[in-house]
Amino acid sequence: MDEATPRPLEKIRQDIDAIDTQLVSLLSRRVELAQEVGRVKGRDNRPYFTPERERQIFDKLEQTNPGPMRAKQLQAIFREIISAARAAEKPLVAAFWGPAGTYTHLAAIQTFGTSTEFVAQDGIADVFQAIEQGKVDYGVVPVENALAGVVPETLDMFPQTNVKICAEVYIPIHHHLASTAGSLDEVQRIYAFGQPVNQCKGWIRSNLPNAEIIDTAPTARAAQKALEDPQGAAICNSLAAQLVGIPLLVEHISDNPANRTRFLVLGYNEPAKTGRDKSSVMFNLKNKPGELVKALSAFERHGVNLMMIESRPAQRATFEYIFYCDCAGHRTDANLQAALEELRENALETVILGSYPYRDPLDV
Ligand SMILES: C=C(O[C@@H]1C=C(C(=O)O)C=C[C@H]1O)C(=O)O
Repeated sequence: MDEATPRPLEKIRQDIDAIDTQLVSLLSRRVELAQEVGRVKGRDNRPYFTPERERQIFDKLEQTNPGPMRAKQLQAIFREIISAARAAEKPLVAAFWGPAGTYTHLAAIQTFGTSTEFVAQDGIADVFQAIEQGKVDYGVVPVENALAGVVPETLDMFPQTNVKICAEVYIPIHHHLASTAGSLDEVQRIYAFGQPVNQCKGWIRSNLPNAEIIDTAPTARAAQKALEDPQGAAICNSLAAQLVGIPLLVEHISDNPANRTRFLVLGYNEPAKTGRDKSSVMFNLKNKPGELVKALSAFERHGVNLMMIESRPAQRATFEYIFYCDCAGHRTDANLQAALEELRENALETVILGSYPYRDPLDV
């Protein structure tokens, strides 16, 4: 078709209408098939949310996308199609660290799509408990920020519960200054907590050096406080500002625009191997020289790439530590199995927190 001479509008729109009719009938058929999958899962007692299968679908979309739609646009559409299909199989409930509008809420929507029932929890510990008590099917919590490091509240919950990790998701962190004030000169107070303040400290120093910082967590609550204070401002994301109904006075105030946070999806699934997986492990050691080196050399000996290691006090005030590590591979991979077996021989206790599809931190 000659691009310079398009057909009459009515004709083109007739074609679009015909495609929409086909799309609706194909989508309905797709949801029916998901319901059939759901009956198999119900019979065999298998999980309804299968991130490994979703990853296969997204990989295929990327390979077969003929354009002109961008990969991200196609992904967003399919995230919602899958969300609707999953809800038709079985309505799922996911908890997140609330209130509505937190980055964790964004991560939950990104993972499950909007055809999911979300319940806000007051704290990270509440998310773990809601899962353990069977009040929700899944939960979403932050685990590490690219600039500020780990979220200790999350790691510290693993020894206290038996909740497992079934997926990870990265969310870009775009901080804005939300305020009802007409200009920056009017802002006397900033409502925000440690991490966002840290991530915007260069901007605050240059633009609001005299503002008082009032520790308010999480960001969605800070937005609410700022709404109630005509001389106040909050550091928050655009979803929180939109939900609270507060305007953005200055957009994008993060010192590093590439900042992002990794979130964990918690539940009791054990996703099958995809070939590009990650596993999280927690262990503790005898307090003797060389124990950590010995423990970690198991990974090296079996060619397992260690992606993250973090230690946390073992909540007993005895200066003993629990180590958390993320490594490449699935718990069923032979080399990871061998490394974990060796780790078990050296460690006092070793717990696999989960194997789940690996996500590229830069692909957000
Ligand atoms: C249909 C399934 O269940 C859910 C829905 C999916 C879909 O709509 O394609 C994919 C994975 C699951 O989260 C499945 O596991 O195949």
